[in-house]
Amino acid sequence: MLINLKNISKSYIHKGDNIQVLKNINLGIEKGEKIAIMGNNGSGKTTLLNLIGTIDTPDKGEYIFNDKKLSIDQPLKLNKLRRNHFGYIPQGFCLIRDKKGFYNISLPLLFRGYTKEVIEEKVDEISSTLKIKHLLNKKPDNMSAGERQKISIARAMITNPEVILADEMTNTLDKESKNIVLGLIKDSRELTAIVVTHDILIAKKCDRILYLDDGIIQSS
Ligand SMILES: Nc1ncnc2c1ncn2[C@@H]1O[C@H](COP(=O)(O)OP(=O)(O)OP(=O)(O)O)[C@@H](O)[C@H]1O
Repeated sequence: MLINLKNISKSYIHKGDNIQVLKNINLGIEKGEKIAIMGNNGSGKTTLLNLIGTIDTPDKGEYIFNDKKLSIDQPLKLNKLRRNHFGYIPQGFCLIRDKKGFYNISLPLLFRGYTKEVIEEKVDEISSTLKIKHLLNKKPDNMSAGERQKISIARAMITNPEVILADEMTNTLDKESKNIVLGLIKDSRELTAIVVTHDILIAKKCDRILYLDDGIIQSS
């Protein structure tokens, strides 16, 4: 099993109240599995995705990745894991506004110290696949929401990650772009994908659908 969450709980303090967002989550995900997470607004989907991606840490429980228990109190180790294994497509894209598409997409490779030539080659490859070459010289403010979404997807995919975590990545995409992105995910047998979505058609293309209801997984 690649990802194994055991009795994971998470709460936030809001205006003095303790809001329990995830309640004793037990979840195992095999390498190569494609999982959809569905549920009402506020049911905890993004929180769960962030915990899996180690962007956030649980209050309670164990996270075992590739048979190793994660030390959630060691941020540097978590950073390394995140950088080496995960590609994250966040809700709201999180692009650098004053940098062009090319720079935004190449950022994870710059962090890894790749050469200019390799970066150019990889950006060219992913932008051809996603049909976004015309966006490489544009800044995010001059792009549509769907175009920004595709830059964010390219940035997450460019490292060829082991796990892709996607938070409503298709809601701004046209039909053709949705099919390209889903094809990219489905065609890779090795890639583990966890996709938060409100779109049942997207969810049905995954191997398994998890329904979150008020912080509890109802079915898997
Ligand atoms: N940093 C935070 N501080 C306080 N409360 C938070 C924080 N992040 C999330 N929450 C609360 O946790 C609950 C779950 O939020 P989450 O974003 O995980 O839901 P979601 O299922 O992804 O919702 P949506 O479908 O609207 O994206 C919500 O009630 C939200 O207000």
